[in-house]
Amino acid sequence: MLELRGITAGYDPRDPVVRDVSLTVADGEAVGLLGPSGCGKSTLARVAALLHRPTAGTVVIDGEPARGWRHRAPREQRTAFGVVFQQPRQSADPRLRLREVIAEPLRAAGRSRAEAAARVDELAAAVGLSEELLARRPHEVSDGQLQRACLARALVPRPRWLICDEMTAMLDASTTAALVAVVEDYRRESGAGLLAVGHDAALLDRWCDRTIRWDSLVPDTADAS
Ligand SMILES: Nc1ncnc2c1ncn2[C@@H]1O[C@H](COP(=O)(O)OP(=O)(O)OP(=O)(O)O)[C@@H](O)[C@H]1O
Repeated sequence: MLELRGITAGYDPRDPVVRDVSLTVADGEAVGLLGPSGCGKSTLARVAALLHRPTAGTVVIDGEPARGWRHRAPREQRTAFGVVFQQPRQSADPRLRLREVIAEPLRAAGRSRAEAAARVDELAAAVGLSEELLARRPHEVSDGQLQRACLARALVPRPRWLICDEMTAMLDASTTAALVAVVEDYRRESGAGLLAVGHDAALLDRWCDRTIRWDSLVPDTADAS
């Protein structure tokens, strides 16, 4: 189970963007988090993936509280998460070929070139990237193709939890459907849980077991509206 308990987080400790928010994703569950632009969904998603340290509250992963954030998180907790962001161009090194973008986590973990190549081939096939596209750099592919590579990269460590932060916001309907299908295939095979953040209610309702409205997490906001 992935638990966010009483999370307060933001960029200015005197004025946090997320205040005392709690939510839970059960093993294998797909939870959608729906809210308007700027409410703090991405910030909460980054906290959930141990990428942003909250000012208060805890993330509990399978019963164990997070033991660090970002590079200070222990490897087994960090690699429990696969994260896909809205803007693939901000999360892919422009100097790398897509093959290397996908292989990054394996290289960082010191895996052999041969092992990395085999895993990249397997994931490239799953996300629908041809050999020819794998040889290109980010500026030579479309947003959808780059996002496919970023999704493949997120799946490399075989994460127990996927955090998809507006993964399909800038993609057309067919690429959206293809990427959602890849996530669902992976979840079926691995039993991974999912937190999908977005503002497309129809998509989240179709995709997820349940969808949480941001307002319901932040009672003060609901009272004020
Ligand atoms: N690095 C940062 N430094 C300072 N403020 C930030 C930073 N990142 C986000 N913010 C602010 O925090 C608030 C919440 O941002 P966040 O990205 O979490 O919202 P969101 O709900 O995901 O929005 P969107 O749907 O537009 O992506 C916004 O007011 C934003 O301007």
